[in-house]
Amino acid sequence: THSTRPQRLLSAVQKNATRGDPSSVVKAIDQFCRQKEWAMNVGDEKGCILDLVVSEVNPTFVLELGTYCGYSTVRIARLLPPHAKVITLEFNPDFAAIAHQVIAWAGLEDKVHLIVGASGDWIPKMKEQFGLNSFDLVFLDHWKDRYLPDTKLMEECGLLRQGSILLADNVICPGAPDYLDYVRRSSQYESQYFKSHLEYTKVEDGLEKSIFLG
Ligand SMILES: O=C(NCCNC(=O)c1cc(-c2ccc(F)cc2)cc(O)c1O)c1cc(O)ncn1
Ligand SMILES: [Mg+2]
Repeated sequence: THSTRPQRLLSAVQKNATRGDPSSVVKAIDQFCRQKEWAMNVGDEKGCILDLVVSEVNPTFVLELGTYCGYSTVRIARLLPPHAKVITLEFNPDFAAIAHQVIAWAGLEDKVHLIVGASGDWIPKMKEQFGLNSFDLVFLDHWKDRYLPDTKLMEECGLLRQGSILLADNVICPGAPDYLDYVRRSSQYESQYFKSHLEYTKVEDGLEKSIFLG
């Protein structure tokens, strides 16, 4: 009869946010994580940087790796133009079940396609499954040791086009050193670090934005 942290986060959304109002969902989660329990959402500080990048790219197709409770999914989808889509991949079915309900509470179901499965299995199937050529924006926020292999896999599957943007969370904490080294050294990427803090803390963390040059 013990609830999980994602379940308690969802309850806080249903209690404090207005159905169909994505910004109130974002606010309710940040309030819960600051006042009640820390959770590994990208958070409000790094979330503002994410908002800036999404608004600048104005993407038609977004891939999010690592949904967790759907906080960044809602942050991204609330900024998208009509007919634009976020495809979000979550390996953990319990996280996905909560995320589905958070996204529904925000009223963003039509803009979001939530898949439960492993990124390594699903990335090669993206084109045929969704009839798309490439992603305009990829938000990496899943297992940190999957950032590099999945980026290489996206390249191999032709899912990145000239100008596609990769935005990676947690490149300092917990850290993704091999990924960081790769995008910063590779002549195929133009990379930029946005210094910030680990969600809801004073610990350093940041986002790495990398433009695929093709
Ligand atoms: O944990 C799964 N995914 C989350 C990936 N994200 C993270 O691990 C993550 C962690 C942290 C973090 C930072 C400091 C600290 F002390 C503890 C955790 C912060 C973040 O912002 C993240 O994004 C997972 C489970 C599972 O069973 N299957 C598939 N995935
Ligand atoms: Mg993260």
